[in-house]
Amino acid sequence: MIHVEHLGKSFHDYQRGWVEAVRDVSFDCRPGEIFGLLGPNGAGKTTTLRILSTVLKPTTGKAVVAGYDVVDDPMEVRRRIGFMSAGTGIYDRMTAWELVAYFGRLYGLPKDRLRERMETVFGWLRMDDFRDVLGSKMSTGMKQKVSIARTIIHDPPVLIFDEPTSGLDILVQRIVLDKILELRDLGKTIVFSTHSMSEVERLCSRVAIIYRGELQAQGPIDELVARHGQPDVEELFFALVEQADARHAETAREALETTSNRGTGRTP
Ligand SMILES: Nc1ncnc2c1ncn2[C@@H]1O[C@H](COP(=O)(O)OP(=O)(O)OP(=O)(O)O)[C@@H](O)[C@H]1O
Repeated sequence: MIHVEHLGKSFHDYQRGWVEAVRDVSFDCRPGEIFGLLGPNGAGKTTTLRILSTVLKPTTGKAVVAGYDVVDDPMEVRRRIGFMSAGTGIYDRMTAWELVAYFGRLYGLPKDRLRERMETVFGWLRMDDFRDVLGSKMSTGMKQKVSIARTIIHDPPVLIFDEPTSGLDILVQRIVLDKILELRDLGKTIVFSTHSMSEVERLCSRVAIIYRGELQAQGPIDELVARHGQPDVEELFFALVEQADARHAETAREALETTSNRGTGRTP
């Protein structure tokens, strides 16, 4: 349902020059599965998920979502996905009900179907008691539920969650994670990014550890931990980060040596 092949994305930044945010990333995610992208700040998670949701175009490689290529058929992809990120906006002057209905209409749901979906989604997320609360008056937890509601209102088969629990207290985190698990049980294809080891352990059947824009390892959690001889995901994560940093330092050292040898005319 999601197929990612050698995906790469570079940005030009005036301070840093070319930044390779994502390099040679490949993975698959099937219906009824939660695939986790685990990585620290700046690892390339958001960039990868933005490409899958057609917000960004890849520089190299390809991604196919729900049978459509993200570059060739972005509109078809958009119809079949729900994308939720930290920036998924709540409008101050709209009530919970108005905002979710607005997105339902944007997705082209006919009136009857929209009404039916609204009732289902509001009931499922237990949002009925704040249907009429304005965005400006909502708590963080209410806002997060509204964000989920607007992400799933059109009942898409593919869901992309970019750090959906960031900034939430543990009670709301638990509600969000439980709902994501229920969506998986409904057969949705779910890609999910996080910094949190416990979240991947709880949610994901397979995980990819991403760091410095590259997948350092991927597979079922138990298998990965065993393959790398580590006791748990946390230790595995630190070991992979350390190895990647060591490789990076070595490459930088070699590049420096080559440059200084060129300067002196010596061959390495
Ligand atoms: N529009 C942009 N222009 C320049 N550089 C960018 C842009 N977007 C992302 N980057 C850079 O790409 C790299 C990966 O960023 P990305 O946001 O994908 O990481 P992330 O894993 O989602 O991090 P976080 O957990 O902090 O959200 C970072 O070095 C970031 O500064």
